[in-house]
Amino acid sequence: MNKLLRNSKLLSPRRSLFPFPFIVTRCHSTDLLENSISNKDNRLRLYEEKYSADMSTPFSPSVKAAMDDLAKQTREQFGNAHMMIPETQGKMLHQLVQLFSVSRILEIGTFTGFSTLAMASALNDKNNKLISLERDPKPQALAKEYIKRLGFEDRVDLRLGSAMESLSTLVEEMPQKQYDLIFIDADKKGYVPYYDFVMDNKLLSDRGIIIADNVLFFGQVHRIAGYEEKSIDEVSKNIRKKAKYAHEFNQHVLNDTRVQVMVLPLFDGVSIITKKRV
Ligand SMILES: C[S@@+](CC[C@H](N)C(=O)[O-])C[C@H]1O[C@@H](n2cnc3c(N)ncnc32)[C@H](O)[C@@H]1O
Repeated sequence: MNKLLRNSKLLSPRRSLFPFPFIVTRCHSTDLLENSISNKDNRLRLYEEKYSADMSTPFSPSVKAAMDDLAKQTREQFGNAHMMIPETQGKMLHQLVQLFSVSRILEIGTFTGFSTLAMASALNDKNNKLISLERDPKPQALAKEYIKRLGFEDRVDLRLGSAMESLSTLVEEMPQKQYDLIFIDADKKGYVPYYDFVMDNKLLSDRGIIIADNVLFFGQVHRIAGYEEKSIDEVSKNIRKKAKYAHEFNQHVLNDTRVQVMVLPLFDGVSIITKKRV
């Protein structure tokens, strides 16, 4: 293993889920299984991912330092730190916020705020806002700490509680408000209800985008859909269940004539959904 990787903050020797001791884990779910989408021919893409992160324009020094610290704290304090999006995905979200001149963001699934910081750091007007929903107070407290550290308190509104309830509250509080970027990254079972709520309540602005994460959950969703003969018995029931929810979500969106969707085999699978324009 090269020195760069060994020292990488993306990689941690603490929670290796692989049978061999020298393999390190990164902070994302796709590291879990030999049959993850990011692994063709049993080849892990950790090196490519680290390389891609290093070859992508860095976050500003203060944001990068905060995100590195946050990722480290998350790995130290949370057994499920793999839920954080990878750094390159954070850069993608950051760039999309800039590209689409996003001024209002709705995030469903804050966790410790890694993706929150990635997106909030791209908002460039004091009136721009990111609202992020989380039901668990512990990771939310860590997110709050880092939002404060970066002075983002005015632009980020963290809401605690079940996402569905928070969504209803948001509509009651601000009935006309729309969002230019909606990032869905919470419980997989909730994806269809969150998506329906967003669409039915017209929360997405006309030129807005919905980004849904983990739509190829652990490389198992296409198998649930029957695209590969290899058995999925080797993965846990929990992963299978979530892969099934992800497949149901993907079908649901594809069949929704109001939108167009692109499912990208990047990271753990990312869907980009926009309103149909023709
Ligand atoms: C995959 S993590 C989010 C990761 C985060 N976007 C990041 O990149 O660091 C999913 C989060 O959604 C939260 N969550 C799950 N079900 C929820 C629900 N029904 N309401 C609100 N939050 C929920 C979990 O507690 C967890 O923190």
